Amino acid sequence: MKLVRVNLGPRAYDIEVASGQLAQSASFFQARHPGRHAVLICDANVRAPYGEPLAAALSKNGYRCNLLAVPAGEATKCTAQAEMLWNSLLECRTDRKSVVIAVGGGVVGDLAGFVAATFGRGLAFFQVPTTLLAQVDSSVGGKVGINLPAAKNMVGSFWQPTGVVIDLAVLQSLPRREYVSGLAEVVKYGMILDATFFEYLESVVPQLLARDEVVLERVVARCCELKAQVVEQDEREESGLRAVLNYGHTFCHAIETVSGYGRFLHGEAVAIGMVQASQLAENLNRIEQSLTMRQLNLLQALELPTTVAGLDPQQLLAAMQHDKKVEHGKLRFVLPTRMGHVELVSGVSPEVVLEVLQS
Ligand SMILES: O=C(O)C(=O)C[C@@H](O)[C@H](O)[C@H](O)COP(=O)(O)O
Repeated sequence: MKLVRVNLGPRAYDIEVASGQLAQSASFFQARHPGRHAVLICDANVRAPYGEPLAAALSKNGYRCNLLAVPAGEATKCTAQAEMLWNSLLECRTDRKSVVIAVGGGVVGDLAGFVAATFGRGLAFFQVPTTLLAQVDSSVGGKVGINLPAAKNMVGSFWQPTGVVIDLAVLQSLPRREYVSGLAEVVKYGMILDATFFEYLESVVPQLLARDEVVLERVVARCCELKAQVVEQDEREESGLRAVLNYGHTFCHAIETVSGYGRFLHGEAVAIGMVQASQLAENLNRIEQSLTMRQLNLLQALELPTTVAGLDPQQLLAAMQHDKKVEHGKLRFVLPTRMGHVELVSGVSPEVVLEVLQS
């Protein structure tokens, strides 16, 4: 078991990384939040395997417990579902001592976290991420929100969880496509922050694809540590440091938006977005071709998609205008400089971006 602390003063919290502890996590919640009413929010896919057993365990531990399920998939991160959940919380007699527990992938974590952040002006919430992507990225750091049809994650808040329970055992039954998609965010951490970690990933590709739990514990805990270090220094993405976590996401969010939030899993779009971002850096003579190739080779070895066809480059460029890093109408990109290091770059001309989108 590994414990990662996110040191944010009064909003500090623990991330527990272990295997098989999900059903016993009532004590983790009890130790960190005094309330005895829990609202579990999950998606239809995890309701039976994880939502119901966890609700039963909480009830046994003296909680009044409600279980709410939303449809699976990115399209669920929308205003209609948020409104449905606000109304359900009201019907469940949720008060300010109640706690929301998000059980599921990034969609559920972002949506449930947003609902917790806004209902009654803010409820405590825990993250119980059940996908690799949510375990290494979206459950940590407090970015919660929903999409607008034309802009990903456009309505939201910074609302830190009270704790995060990561059960590695759940990864064994994750559909292969979903699991592999999470590996894109793992590669991201090596590219942006830790060259040694990237080398390690290159050396454990077969173990990663086989979901070896020893390797996964090290990988998931390292990603959480790296993210915690960034979030501790720039919780609300004010100094620009936190923007490094957005590597590949300007392209990624445009791809997800233009393709209607259904064709690609988030991690798949991240993989393609990172390839496009490093291509942009290469075209701007900021990095050697060998760095782009190294990233491409690892992503492909991990069976991730690295190209996209059938999306209009002009539409993608237009969608990028809604990126949250845009300042005074100008795009800003997180671009690699060397392995384990990236920079936030302004003043990239739309023509150069278009070249990458057309290639
Ligand atoms: O936590 C962050 O900060 C990130 O940027 C991590 C991203 O991987 C994540 O997808 C995030 O939600 C994107 O943030 P956004 O501000 O571009 O919507």
